[in-house]
Amino acid sequence: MCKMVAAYPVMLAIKNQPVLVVGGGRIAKRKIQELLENGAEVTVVSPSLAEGLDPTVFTWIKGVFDEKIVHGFWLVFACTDDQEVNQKVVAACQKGQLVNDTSNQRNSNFFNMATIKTEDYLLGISTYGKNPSLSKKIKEKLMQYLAK
Ligand SMILES: C[C@@]1(CC(=O)O)c2cc3[nH]c(cc4nc(cc5[nH]c(cc(n2)[C@H]1CCC(=O)O)[C@@](C)(CC(=O)O)[C@@H]5CCC(=O)O)C(CC(=O)O)=C4CCC(=O)O)c(CCC(=O)O)c3CC(=O)O
Ligand SMILES: NC(=O)C1=CN([C@@H]2O[C@H](COP(=O)(O)OP(=O)(O)OC[C@H]3O[C@@H](n4cnc5c(N)ncnc54)[C@H](O)[C@@H]3O)[C@@H](O)[C@H]2O)C=CC1
Repeated sequence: MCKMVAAYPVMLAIKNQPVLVVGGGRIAKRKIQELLENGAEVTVVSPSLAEGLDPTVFTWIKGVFDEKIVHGFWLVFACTDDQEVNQKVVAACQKGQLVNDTSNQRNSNFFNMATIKTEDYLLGISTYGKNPSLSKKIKEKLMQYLAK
């Protein structure tokens, strides 16, 4: 095996699949929008929603996280601004559930990539969770290059 970080890249067929997002702030909004664009069935549990989030296009459970909520969801995103709550979300997940703690990559069993999407191809950029800003920078450079 080569000396790379162990990570196996995949594309998930997310359409109509149940996804839970815990928290309704800035980062949750980014995740929710991309999930909805790809046809996921999104449930959000949060006492509040960031401006621009429309609770008529997803299920909004208005309130704080309770561990019983995670049952039945394929993907779970912990996006609150409280690390302890995010840790509880991860702990509540069972084997087979994919969970991303957006505040602590070491706590996650999958990460998002920065992506460039066109009708014909998708490019994904990852730093193995080590440097998200670098992913964003590389993406911007590639976009400039591809626009030439
Ligand atoms: C592990 C991962 C989990 C995940 O979210 O999936 C994760 C985790 C964390 N991000 C943090 C910070 C920032 N992340 C961004 C931006 C992006 N982050 C994304 C992905 C990922 N971020 C996954 C690994 C990606 C990889 O491997 O490279 C992108 C690529 C895609 C997306 O979010 O969908 C998206 C660019 C989207 C685009 O432009 O296309 C910015 C800049 C900005 O927001 O403008 C900042 C602020 C600057 C900074 O601090 O660097 C922190 C510290 C939080 C804190 O301590 O406050 C953590 C927590 C930790 O590192 O443990
Ligand atoms: N993955 C990524 O790309 C990035 C992740 N982060 C991390 O993401 C986390 C969230 O950041 P923001 O969205 O900017 O915060 P924010 O303050 O905008 O949103 C936090 C949300 O969590 C909700 N919340 C708080 N306690 C809750 C509970 N017990 N149950 C349910 N919802 C609860 C709040 O109501 C709010 O909607 C931070 O921990 C930060 O470290 C920050 C930057 C980038």
